[in-house]
Amino acid sequence: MLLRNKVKYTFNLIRLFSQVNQPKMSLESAKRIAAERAIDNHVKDNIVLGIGSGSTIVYGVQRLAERVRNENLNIICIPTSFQAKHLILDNGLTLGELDKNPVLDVAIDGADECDIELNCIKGGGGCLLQEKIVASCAKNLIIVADHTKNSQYLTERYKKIPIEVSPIAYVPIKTRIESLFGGDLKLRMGVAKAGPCVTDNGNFILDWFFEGSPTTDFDGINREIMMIPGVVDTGLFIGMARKAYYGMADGSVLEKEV
Ligand SMILES: O=C[C@H](O)[C@H](O)[C@H](O)COP(=O)(O)O
Repeated sequence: MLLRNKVKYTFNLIRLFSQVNQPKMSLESAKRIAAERAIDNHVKDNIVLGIGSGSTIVYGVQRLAERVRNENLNIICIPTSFQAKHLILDNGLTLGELDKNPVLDVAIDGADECDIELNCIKGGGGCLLQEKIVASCAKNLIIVADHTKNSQYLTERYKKIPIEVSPIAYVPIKTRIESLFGGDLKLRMGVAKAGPCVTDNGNFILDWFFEGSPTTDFDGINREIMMIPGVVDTGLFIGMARKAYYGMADGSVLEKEV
């Protein structure tokens, strides 16, 4: 009996030790595996592909460039931002434009948060307008992200909604949204630049902060905000994404589909 207890104790110690020492994947690696899996699953020869913006898509573009070289694929890439355009060019990929390629087979993009129905908050990096236009032209929008973006509902973890606005209207829009829906809208300021952050489209970003969550009806609130003159677009991507790939801490990729 005593021996059996000793064996059990040693076994538990070994198990505990191996758990403690199990390598946890970094967030960067989690982004990489998600983006690579999406590129592997959705990129085929002769397609028009939307290239999203942010840090996660960088890994996807690297993987795409590798596949294009190795498999001699013909892929036309449509950018969603200045960043995406230069990612495409720097990786030797074919740059397309919506004027020539208004219908995309698929767009792959990151997200700041994604709920169980794959509604997303985007625009943390200020690129929401072109991202939404490109996504709306794609037959399929695929989200790539690390596991921290995988939420039950929007604003569960990401506590702001970016809104792109015409510069002349930012004060009336801020006042209007605060009085209609509450919360606090802050003009996003530039980093290493005096004054506000100016988007790729020459607009400003208002970041809408709130206590808890502003609504449970994000579709409805999105429609109402879009009706305010001067609002160019919001970071709410409702009913647009079909599939998400999340890089998990244990090195696996969680695939979610709606
Ligand atoms: O404005 C930025 C975009 O919406 C990005 O796709 C989003 O912020 C996610 O970026 P990341 O891949 O860096 O988390």
